[in-house]
Amino acid sequence: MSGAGKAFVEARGIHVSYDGNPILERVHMSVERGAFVTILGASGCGKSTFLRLLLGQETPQKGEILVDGKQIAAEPDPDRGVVFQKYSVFPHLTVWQNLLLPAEIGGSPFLARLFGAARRHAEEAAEEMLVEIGLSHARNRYPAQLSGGMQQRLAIGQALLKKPRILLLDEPFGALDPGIRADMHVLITELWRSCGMTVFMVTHDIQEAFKLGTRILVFDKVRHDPHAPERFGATITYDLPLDHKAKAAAALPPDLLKTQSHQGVDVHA
Ligand SMILES: Nc1ncnc2c1ncn2[C@@H]1O[C@H](COP(=O)(O)OP(=O)(O)OP(=O)(O)O)[C@@H](O)[C@H]1O
Repeated sequence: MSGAGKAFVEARGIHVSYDGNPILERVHMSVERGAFVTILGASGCGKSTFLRLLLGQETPQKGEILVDGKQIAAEPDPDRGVVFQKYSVFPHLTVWQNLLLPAEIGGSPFLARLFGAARRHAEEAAEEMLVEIGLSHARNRYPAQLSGGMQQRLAIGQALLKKPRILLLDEPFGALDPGIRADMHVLITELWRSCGMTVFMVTHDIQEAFKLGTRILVFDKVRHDPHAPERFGATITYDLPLDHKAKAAAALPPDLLKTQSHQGVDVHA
């Protein structure tokens, strides 16, 4: 398994089954702090399941996930932020209220209200984020009054306000037009660089995976039973550091793109 630098997020011998069907098996991964890891794989091979493990939303039947050498808590915590493909902001709150909410819930779990200096700090942070995600002009609008790209920018801003050390993105740009997607690539790259987070992003778009990632993980099955397709789970079959992107591209087997497009992966490369 490749991966230079000290391990920050590690998966050790992960196995996950649902209803007796293995989904992930023997998954090992060691990722350095500050990496931007893009995750590819055929539809249904367990990519979102893997993100849920990193989030602490699910626990594996076997193996463990470590962050900074410690086993992660069996529940989501502010260390880890998440953005899904479907807009995950609160529809009944304005842009501004959505951005204030993480601080309000974090600082006052029961009332979700902040007062005095704590409120001022939260407002300053929200104001900065509003500018960074380019939504200052839309601060009083509700999510339903925003475009898809704007809603996704809001979801990313909301996740980042909690200052997570690890950001998990599950096809965050999958539903966006190519032009807006390109804008989102610029935004997420800038935020990743300025916040120093470690990012894990699931995508079906190989070009996007190469463009954004410093590391690509490919999930696939290495064992197949033609009579029982559910018999084996997927594992990480390629782990490509992209410090030298051309080299990594050359390391991809020529049939990878073909295999993936056959299995339902959108190939825009
Ligand atoms: N809670 C659950 N209970 C039972 N089966 C589940 C559960 N969650 C996921 N699965 C199954 O596990 C498999 C992997 O699902 P997962 O969503 O992780 O795949 P994926 O690679 O992210 O797929 P896609 O690319 O289509 O989003 C699928 O067959 C799915 O039906």
